[in-house]
Amino acid sequence: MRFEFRPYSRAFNPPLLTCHGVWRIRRGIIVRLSDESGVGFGEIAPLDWFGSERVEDAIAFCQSLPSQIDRSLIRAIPADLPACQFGFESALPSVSRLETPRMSALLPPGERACQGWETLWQQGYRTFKWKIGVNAIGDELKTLKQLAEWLPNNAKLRLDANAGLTVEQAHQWLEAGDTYNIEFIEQPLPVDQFETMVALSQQYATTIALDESVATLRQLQTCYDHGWRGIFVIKPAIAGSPARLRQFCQQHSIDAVFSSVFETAIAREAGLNLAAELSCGDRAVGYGTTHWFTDLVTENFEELWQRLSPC
Ligand SMILES: O=C(O)CCC(=O)c1ccccc1C(=O)O
Ligand SMILES: [Mg+2]
Repeated sequence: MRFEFRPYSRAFNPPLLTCHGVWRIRRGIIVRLSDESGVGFGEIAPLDWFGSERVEDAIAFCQSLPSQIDRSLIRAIPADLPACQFGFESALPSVSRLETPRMSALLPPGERACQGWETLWQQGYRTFKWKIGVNAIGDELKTLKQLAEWLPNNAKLRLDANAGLTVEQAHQWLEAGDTYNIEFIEQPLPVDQFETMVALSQQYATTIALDESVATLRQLQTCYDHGWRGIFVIKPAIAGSPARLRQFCQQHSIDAVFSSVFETAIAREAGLNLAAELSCGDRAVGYGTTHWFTDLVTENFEELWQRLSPC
């Protein structure tokens, strides 16, 4: 196969606020594989603050490859380049999507969530996610109360702490979760506090979802082996090989929430295909994120490719 790649960079509009600070630019790489039977596009969208490779590592890897590659090379991409494993493997021909799963929309940060949900509701979203641990906890708990009052009864609300809470704050949020019937709280504590999250998960009705702790397939496997039976957030674009992810999900029945990493339409389609195939139960997938960008929003892969330049 002929292999080509083009890096991209797109601005968040507005910038994304998490407890780690502001994220302004999403960088990634589009991969193009072609042979006499056709063309396939894949996308490498690393998330280094989640423990995947950095975009620079992925670019260096792409630069190290010859312009003709084969499947055995793709199968041999090492586990420490999980976003590359995903990007190359999903550029290979495959059967496509069953049905688009229901999606959760990511709300604007802070108090702006209280207005922001309405447009998203009108667009058809019924599940919403709000980032916490960004501002003072007292203010955020007040905003949660308002949000919970204003959201229609058939809406679901999930919270994402991005590993930014203290144990004491985690208790406060889980208590609030029980009060306001929150669908789940994502990654309350840092990755090294697995046992504490297991203990917390047994003390409250509100379910805990691991996200940063299960970023790659290797971590997912480890947390499963150590007995985690809450929710697993799966971000296909950084989890690693889709074939190996498929194998894991088919072997173990886990409560999975598939989720975006702010990728373009290319990795999004591959991720949604996996979500449609592997999601079980009624968890909305976390792909309601396209409203965060005005750059590179096309669904046409060839057109997206044409807009980029080789590096
Ligand atoms: O999962 C969702 O609903 C939206 C996507 C999301 O929150 C996210 C997107 C990129 C990087 C990290 C995260 C996260 O879940 O922490
Ligand atoms: Mg998360």
